[in-house]
Amino acid sequence: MQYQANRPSAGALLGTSPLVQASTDGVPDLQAIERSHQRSSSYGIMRGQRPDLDSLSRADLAQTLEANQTLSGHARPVMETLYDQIRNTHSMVILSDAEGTILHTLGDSDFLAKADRVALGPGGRWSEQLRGTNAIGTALFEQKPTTVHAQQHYLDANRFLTCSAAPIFDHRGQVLGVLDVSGECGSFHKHTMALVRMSAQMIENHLLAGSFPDCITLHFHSRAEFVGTLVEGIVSFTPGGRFLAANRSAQFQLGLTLAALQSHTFASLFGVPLSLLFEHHRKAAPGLLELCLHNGIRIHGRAELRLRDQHFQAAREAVIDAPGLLPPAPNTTTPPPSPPQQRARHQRRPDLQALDTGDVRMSAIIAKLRRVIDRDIPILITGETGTGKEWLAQAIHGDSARFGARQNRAGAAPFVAVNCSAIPENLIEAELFGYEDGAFTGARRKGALGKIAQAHGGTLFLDEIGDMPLALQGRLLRVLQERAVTPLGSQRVIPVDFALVCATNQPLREMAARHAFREDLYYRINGLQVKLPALRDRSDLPQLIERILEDEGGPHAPRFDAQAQALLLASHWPGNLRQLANLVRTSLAMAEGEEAIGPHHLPDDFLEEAGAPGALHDGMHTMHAVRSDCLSIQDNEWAAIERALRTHAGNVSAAAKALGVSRNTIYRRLKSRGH
Ligand SMILES: Nc1ncnc2c1ncn2[C@@H]1O[C@H](COP(=O)(O)OP(=O)(O)OP(=O)(O)O)[C@@H](O)[C@H]1O
Repeated sequence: MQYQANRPSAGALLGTSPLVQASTDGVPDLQAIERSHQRSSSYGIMRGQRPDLDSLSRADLAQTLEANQTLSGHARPVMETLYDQIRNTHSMVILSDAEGTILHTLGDSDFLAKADRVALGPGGRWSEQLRGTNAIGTALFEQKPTTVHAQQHYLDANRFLTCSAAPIFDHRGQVLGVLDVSGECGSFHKHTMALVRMSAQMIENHLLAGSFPDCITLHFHSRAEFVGTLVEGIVSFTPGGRFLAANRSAQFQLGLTLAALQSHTFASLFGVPLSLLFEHHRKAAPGLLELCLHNGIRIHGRAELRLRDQHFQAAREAVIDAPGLLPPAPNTTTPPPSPPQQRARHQRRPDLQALDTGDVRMSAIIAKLRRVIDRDIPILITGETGTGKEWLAQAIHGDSARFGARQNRAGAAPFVAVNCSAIPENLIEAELFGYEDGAFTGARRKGALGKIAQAHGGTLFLDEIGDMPLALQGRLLRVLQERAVTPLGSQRVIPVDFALVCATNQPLREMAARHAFREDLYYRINGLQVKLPALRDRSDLPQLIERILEDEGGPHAPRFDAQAQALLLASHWPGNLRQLANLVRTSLAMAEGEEAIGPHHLPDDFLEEAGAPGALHDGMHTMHAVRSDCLSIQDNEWAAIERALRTHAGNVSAAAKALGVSRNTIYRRLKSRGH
């Protein structure tokens, strides 16, 4: 290929690393060519024969284009960029489908005319069976990038060509098509293959990004400057943290094949809970996240959350937090990695010490918990929504000797959170107890390890335990008594050992009295009960605000000015810590670049909640007026919910978001008020 003297390198053109260039030369693989020649001969093709110039009919071509719309949509912009690099070099860029049928071409007009003589145009069929050795057909057969130069073509008629082709794979590892640059053989250039490979990779990355409408994606690399470039690793997970797909760079960096990755979760790959990504993503100005791979390599990453609204809350609350693996997928050849040795720097998994911010009630709770931790005493946490029950559960886990002991040997012990109200009733049994291969027909036929088994060696956190269906309460009780679990559809008994922490904001004892909750289970999970105080009753609000500001914005984050602080201190906080944390994050975002956070940076909902349009100007007065109101706490909470629902035209998701509470909380309140 006649590259211009000042033609930039392949790496420079595509913003990639020199490492990639070094590994991608265009030297033909002579053994592969030899194998292909033998196959061509076995197909009965004669070297001197006239090539089969039969292209697809117009109708068939239209149908083929239709069937390959997604591939074409992602490939065409990349083809244009690639063509810009090879323009005026008597060459063309070609996209074929997985059968070797040409879908699109872009090229220099003089060469396009020549190419047409051998049907190297849309509708032309270039499988090895029809054309003998050629870059498109042979790349498809070999499933790897292939250069076929001049005499290496099987048919004499094609020997005026030099062609470099790279297969394009989807996220399941299936070949979707081939990207190829073909030119006159005198124009051969060894960098062409590097360009083609990188362009194919770019198409694969675009395809991966568009494959799942509802997923969490981590873009990562061991060098921060490569995040966002073609060489970044891309790995996607379901909203619950199960592995979905990875590009080739991610497979390489993680050291795992696609088959091996199927049995992983975000937590098992990166050793930290998926909730870390949510927390990080919601920061006012999230930088790159730092994580550690199982092999000790530190990586930098950026999270992209593409979640359908209704999944967002459930995903945050029912995240698979276990670093444990799902059962291995068939054909898994690579052994699973050992858990990470180091944890992420930005990780904010709390410990009990961190939760002791000066409130007397909290200090007393923490002192009690320290006495029972790691003594096989189940802990029941109660408290209003958003008071930090899950955070406390994580802190208990963080402090437990199990955690420390395991961490020294093989990395962190699992913390498995199950939100009993977020999982549909018909799925909760399978989620908790697991199921055997063939226990179900349909999409999830392969067996899965239940959450209980995943928690082995760590902590099982059953959130909203009051919502567990009665029928399952008996099974759970048996597991707790027998310390063993039997997956659905199985005779196998799996011994389990975990610390149990449950949480609820429902009156379990009262429910047990009216047989809405099993009494024997109530006593089984209630080794020590602690009740988290509502935020409005805590005396450490200023310290909490300070902590969240630092957590979210770092030590130099702007602080609330006196007026804003007064508004915060006067609030009733119906959404408790969750609402406070959300408000701090939003205010930080609003005040970005400013020295202090003023009342005008506070969210409208919060000011409205204060109960008056004049809240902004006369906030303290209004808030105190509301505070001295004789409404009960529940009525205040209900009033806030009503207001938020009104403001958001009855949209429960939007109202929940504004209040910083879960949708379930709003639904529960609506139900309790007979709506
Ligand atoms: N001690 C804390 N310091 C700072 N922020 C906290 C603390 N505890 C909780 N939060 C914030 O509040 C949010 C809600 O906490 P958490 O999920 O633990 O509450 P919860 O009581 O379990 O709520 P629900 O009953 O709705 O499940 C957390 O995501 C975090 O942002």
